[in-house]
This record gives sequence, structure tokens and C-alpha cells, in this order.
Amino acid sequence: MVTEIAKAKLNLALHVRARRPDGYHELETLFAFVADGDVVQVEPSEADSFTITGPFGALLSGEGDNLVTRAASAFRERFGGGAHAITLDKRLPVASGIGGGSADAAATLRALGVLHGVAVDEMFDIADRLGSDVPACLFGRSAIGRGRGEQLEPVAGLPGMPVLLVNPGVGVSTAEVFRRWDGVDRGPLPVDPRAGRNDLEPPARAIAPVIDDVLEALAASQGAGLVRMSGSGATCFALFEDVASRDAAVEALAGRGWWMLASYLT
Ligand SMILES: C[C@](O)(CO)[C@H](O)COP(=O)(O)OP(=O)(O)OC[C@H]1O[C@@H](n2ccc(N)nc2=O)[C@H](O)[C@@H]1O
Ligand SMILES: Nc1ncnc2c1ncn2[C@@H]1O[C@H](COP(=O)(O)OP(=O)(O)OP(=O)(O)O)[C@@H](O)[C@H]1O
Repeated sequence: MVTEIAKAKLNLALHVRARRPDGYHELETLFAFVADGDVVQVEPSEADSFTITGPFGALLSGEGDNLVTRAASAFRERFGGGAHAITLDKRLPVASGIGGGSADAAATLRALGVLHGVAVDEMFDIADRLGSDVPACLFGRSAIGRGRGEQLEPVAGLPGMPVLLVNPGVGVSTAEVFRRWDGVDRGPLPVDPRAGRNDLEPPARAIAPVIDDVLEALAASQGAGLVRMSGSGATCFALFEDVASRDAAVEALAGRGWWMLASYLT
């Protein structure tokens, strides 16, 4: 049995530069990863099986299609390896801008790679076909993403930096948020992510105005540095100078009914 953590993905900055003829958008984004996330367990088995558990599992159990089983099928088509019993412990909110499905797909590929002796480097083309965020999640370390997000350049991260993720419980469709982007190129990613933006914040806030409340609450938290929405939302994050101020923010925000994950960057 191989266990892999599907770490939550953050876009510390996300600049949308252009809409492409194929419907996707040219991005420049700074990816970072959080120590916690979903948990994927894979073991060889007589027959394929897929079980979903965890606080957000019920949302996905009804869907026939899952990025985990799609990743496993793509792996088998390319590298073989037979049948597997796979369990997904779904701890991250669904459709929330922190790449849950993408991280699950990447974790599945990593686990299958361990079981069958396939190096991560050999799986990037499969990852690319599964979704724009899957290559970054397979890489799993801080990187600048360009193109659809699949062209990755490793950068030094902020390992150990305390972070708080807050999701107000509203699922936001990535495709819908990109559709509402106003088409204005506001310029490239700066060297310092604090000077950057998430260009998907305005269209996501138009769909889910509660994002404003989350951003405001995080910005008002003592010790919060960079505060921003991740991906296409609605999850927002704050980086904290120390664990005590992060944990104080958790206490201050408890009772709002928002999902929170107090963790640190890897
Ligand atoms: C917003 C981000 O999370 C930032 O990291 C990603 O760009 C989205 O990654 P993802 O969820 O893996 O996205 P995909 O599954 O590839 O695409 C979902 C939908 O988002 C839109 N999409 C996605 C990525 C991109 N660069 N441009 C887009 O316009 C497309 O309408 C696409 O149909
Ligand atoms: N394992 C999975 N976990 C979550 N969603 C999945 C999974 N497999 C398929 N999906 C589908 O993908 C959709 C998007 O979910 P996901 O949580 O990956 O979005 P996201 O957090 O916005 O990701 P991103 O930041 O990459 O845009 C869901 O609404 C769901 O229908």
C-alpha cells in the first residue's frame, strides 16, 4: 500500500495575460504547496476499486467521473501495472481553487509510479492531459507556471511559512470564472509576489460576493502578510509571520461557518 498526500495548491499570484483561440488562458502564476491535503492510498488488487471517504467525500461519490480514476486509467494505458484498490480521503473542499482534484490526480500518479517503478519525470505528459494544474501538483514544489500553467520553472519557496486557508463554502466553477475575466492584460508576474495579483479575484467575487468578506477578515487578522484568493476561488489564504498569529486568526474566525485549514507551506 502506498500513501500519498495530495497537498493543497496555492496560487500566491495569478496573472491572466490572454485568452487563447483554444479557449484556455495564458497565465503567469506562482505555485506554492501546503503541507496538508487529501490522502490517496493505492494498492495492487485483483480488481479495480475506488472508495471515497472524508468530510467532502459525499459530494463526489455520486459523480461517475473522478480525476483519481482518470489518472489511474491514463497510467495503465501508458505503463500497464494491472488493477488497483484506490482510496481517496477527501479533506479539501471541492471546486475551491486549491486544486483538490488536480492534487488527487497527481498523488495517484505518484503512488502508481512508486508501485511500478515509474519516475515522476516520465508522467508529466499524462498529467498535462488530465488538467492544467496537474503538472504543477505532480511537481509538488514552488514553481512559476506559464502557458496554461503546465510550463514549470522551479523557484525557491517559503518552506515552513505558516498559512491559513479559508473557504466560505461556495463552490465556484473554474471555467465560469475564466469566462467572466474582462480580457484586460494587467501585466506580468513581478519578482515579489506581494506586488502581484490574482486576476481571477474580480470575476470570482462577482459570482461569490462572500469572497470579499473572507479577504477582509483575513486582512484584518493580526500578523497576516500576503492575503489573496487562490486560483479561481473561492478559497483565500493568508501567510503569517508566526504560528501564534495564525492560530489566533483561526480562533477569531471560528463561528462563521467557514472551512479553515491551518498549516504551513512546504
Ligand atoms: C485557475 C487555476 O487553478 C490556476 O492554477 C488553473 O488555471 C485551473 O486549472 P484546472 O482546474 O486544472 O483547469 P482545467 O481542468 O485544465 O480547465 C478547466 C477550465 O478552466 C478554464 N481554463 C483553465 C486553465 C487555463 N489556463 N485557462 C482556462 O481558461 C477552461 O475553461 C477549462 O475548461
Ligand atoms: N478527486 C476530485 N476532487 C475534487 N473534484 C473532482 C475530483 N475528481 C473530479 N472532480 C471534479 O472536478 C471539479 C473541480 O474540482 P477541484 O476541487 O479540482 O477544483 P478547484 O479546487 O477549483 O481546482 P483548481 O484550483 O485546479 O481550479 C469538481 O467540481 C468535480 O466535479
